[in-house]
Amino acid sequence: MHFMTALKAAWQQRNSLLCVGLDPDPARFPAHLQGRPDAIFEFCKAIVDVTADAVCCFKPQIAHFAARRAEDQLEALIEHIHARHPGTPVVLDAKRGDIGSTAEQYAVESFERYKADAVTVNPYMGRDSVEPYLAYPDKGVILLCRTSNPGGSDLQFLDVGAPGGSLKLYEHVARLVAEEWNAGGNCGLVVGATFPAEIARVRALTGDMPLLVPGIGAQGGDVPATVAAGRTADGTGLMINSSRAILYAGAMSAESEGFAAAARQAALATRDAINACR
Ligand SMILES: O=c1ccn([C@@H]2O[C@H](COP(=O)(O)O)[C@@H](O)[C@H]2O)c(=O)[nH]1
Repeated sequence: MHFMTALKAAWQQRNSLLCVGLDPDPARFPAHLQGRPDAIFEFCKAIVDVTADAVCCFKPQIAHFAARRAEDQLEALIEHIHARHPGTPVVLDAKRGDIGSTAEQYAVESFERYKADAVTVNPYMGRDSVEPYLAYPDKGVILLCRTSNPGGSDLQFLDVGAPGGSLKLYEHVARLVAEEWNAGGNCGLVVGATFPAEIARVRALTGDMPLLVPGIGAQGGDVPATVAAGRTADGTGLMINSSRAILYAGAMSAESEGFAAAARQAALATRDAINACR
């Protein structure tokens, strides 16, 4: 199924704009998983199984797996999501960016090895560095635009307008993607919840393009301001990500099942807080 079709269906059927981010940190795992060789898979699987009915997508962050030589557990996790929670899109957060011949390999990695439904890509190297991902017509390509971190302003806020005009780099990226790179209708943009005014600007420049919005929860982004700035006319258009605030909501609990129940409660509360503003 096309990523956009699956995402739209998930928005409607789950009545949720919440994306649960899967950023496993073994140091924060409950006691019964400590030291197990499959701990990353088991932790993430438990989170997925208790939150799937409350999300529009999942977003595994590849560095959290690769840093611990757990790529096999990432493969198994995505396979599990597809098998047990069909219709739940998986956005692989890889933020790749390289020349075309290397990008082709990254696209194979994302879509054929990991079988992700969408991948995050850095647009800094330009169109030919993104085309290998766009060549997969059913897959989503989500480009960094206005990232949630403070240092994002170092480049993304540079004025790239013509003399006398004013256009910031992130606005140029939004316009370029919406008007030129999205010919296949499979692009989205990353815009941080920590910058609601820029979410509104990106929404104005891109119509109904899906926006992946990290930055609520642990990074302190404002949920009502995010939803007001980014929702489309039908009250969708957003994948609002929260990772640590949900994954480790029960971090103090050493009980076997406590961490998953706490994560579910945090996910439901976040979904409901978002829905209250739609
Ligand atoms: O601009 C960006 C782009 C990506 N991220 C990623 O989202 C999650 C956020 O985690 P939290 O624990 O909810 O803060 C993480 O995987 C980042 O790599 C982002 O934060 N900002």
